[in-house]
Amino acid sequence: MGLLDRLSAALAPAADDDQLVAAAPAQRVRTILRRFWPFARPFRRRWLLGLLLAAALPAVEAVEIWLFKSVVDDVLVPADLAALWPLAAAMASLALAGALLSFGDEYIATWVGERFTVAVRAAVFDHLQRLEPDALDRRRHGDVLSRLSGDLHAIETLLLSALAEAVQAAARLLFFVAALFVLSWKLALVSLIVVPPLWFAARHFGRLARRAARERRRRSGTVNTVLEEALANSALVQAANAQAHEQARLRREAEGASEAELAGTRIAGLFAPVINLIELLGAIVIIALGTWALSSGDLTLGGLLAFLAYLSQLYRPLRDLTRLYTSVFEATAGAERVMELLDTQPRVVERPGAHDLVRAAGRLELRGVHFAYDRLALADASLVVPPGRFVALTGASGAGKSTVAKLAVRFLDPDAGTVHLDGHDVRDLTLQSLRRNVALLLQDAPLLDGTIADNVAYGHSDATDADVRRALAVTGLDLDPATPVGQKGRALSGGQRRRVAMARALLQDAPVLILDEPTAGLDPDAARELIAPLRAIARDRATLLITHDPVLAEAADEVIVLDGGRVQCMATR
Ligand SMILES: Nc1ncnc2c1ncn2[C@@H]1O[C@H](COP(=O)(O)OP(=O)(O)OP(=O)(O)O)[C@@H](O)[C@H]1O
Repeated sequence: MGLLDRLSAALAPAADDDQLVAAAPAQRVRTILRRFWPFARPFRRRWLLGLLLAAALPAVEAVEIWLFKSVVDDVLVPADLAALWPLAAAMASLALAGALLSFGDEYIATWVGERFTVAVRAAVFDHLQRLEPDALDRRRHGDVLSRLSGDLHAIETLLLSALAEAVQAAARLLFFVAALFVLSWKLALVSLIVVPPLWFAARHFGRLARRAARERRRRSGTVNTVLEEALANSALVQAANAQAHEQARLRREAEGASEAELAGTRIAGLFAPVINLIELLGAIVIIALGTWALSSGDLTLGGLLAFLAYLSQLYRPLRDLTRLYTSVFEATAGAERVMELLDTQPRVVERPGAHDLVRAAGRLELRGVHFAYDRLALADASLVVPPGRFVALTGASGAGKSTVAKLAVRFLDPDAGTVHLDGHDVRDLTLQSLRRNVALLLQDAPLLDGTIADNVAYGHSDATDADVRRALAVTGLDLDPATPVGQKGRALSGGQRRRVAMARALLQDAPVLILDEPTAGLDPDAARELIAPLRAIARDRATLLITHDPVLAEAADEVIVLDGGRVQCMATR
């Protein structure tokens, strides 16, 4: 193994055998810029102004150094105090101009950066909301949150601050190199000897820095994943006495994240002195040659001092490269993770020109439907729920009942066969109109943190207090609508939660209603108590009741039995 390879191995972040969150595919910086440019485009004028201000700052600095040369040659060397005043006035004006420029540059960059972040975050969130619930459930939510926060922030840094720094470095290079050539073109040429070693060092460290940055971003996702999973399932964790296990998982991931952070610091920490050393060697050569130029009268003392000042300022962007590298690679790694989210294509999409069905009569039909996840869920399933009928769908666990519900509201599309609403293939309807006409009461009746009234009116912002009370009265819930339900409705009992969800379905007033296991997890008495409100909300609509419970199925007009994804029998009363 060569010295460089051994150095690279020592600096690299530690390997992670158990990747809780996989790394996103690597992307070229150009691809990333092209992908995110549309979000910055609306602010391009301000952004350009910010870049101009950033580029103007080195011009001010170049003049400041030139004035310093005049102070040495015209004030200090001849000891002429009178010559100082005009120079002092010019220096003060320049300092003021510099302060204004750097304030303007910083403020505009932040302004554009904040707006850019809002736009990207909104677009990613919009995209995520188009993904079917199953696709979202396959992702670790903690990692998704970390992509929407830290990773987005890193891209903002790339597009804005890092670019401003790069423009400033380029402007500084231009102005200062020009000044060097004006002062002494021979010395200016000699000072270029540092370029090849600097370039080599930057390339090598850059590659290492990029790898460390990708690992850092990925690790931030794994830490959030462990936190989110443990907090969201705190009851399970405590009931299973698994606190120590979760603590160990968090510690392992947090240590992995800090190790990745340290790897980044090791690389940046070693890069900075290497750059300083190369610069120092360059400066020593220049001082030696400059002394000779001074003695031969080619350069004044002020000229030599100014030359060295320009040179050290010129090296500044190179020193800043460490920071620039870190932010560029951090951003690239963040952008890769955000792009991976944006590239996840929804499987359920609305057809162009889809029909907006205002109000269906309410006939739901499955015709020869096949559907498989990674295993078969439905095979040649056909069934009809006519308007006004109350149909129960029963069958053993895993028979495919919930899959029927997901197909009816297009959380999934069939692999073969069709689902129809009022004779329309549901794929020909807009998603909005389909879900307006088919209300789905989910199995665990999830609620959002807020009051009972907030939950009943969720999705129906025009509902009045009276509407909410009426809907709650039908379900027989005897709690004040202003009662808070807690996170996920956990401050209510299972039966109360289901009544709130029923009231919401009632308010939606859809012609088709699908109830997925409305009594699951309730004791027999609580389940029985729900039969009357269920019948009340099923009245005058096509209702598909998915249930294991034979007593509940008894209440239906018709019972369909599913077995292993196939319709086994239908019984009509
Ligand atoms: N998101 C998923 N990914 C992979 N397989 C799934 C998924 N959801 C369901 N399945 C599988 O598809 C089959 C049908 O599941 P489905 O949820 O429709 O059954 P079910 O009859 O509603 O069961 P239960 O009564 O237990 O809720 C099962 O074998 C299940 O394991």
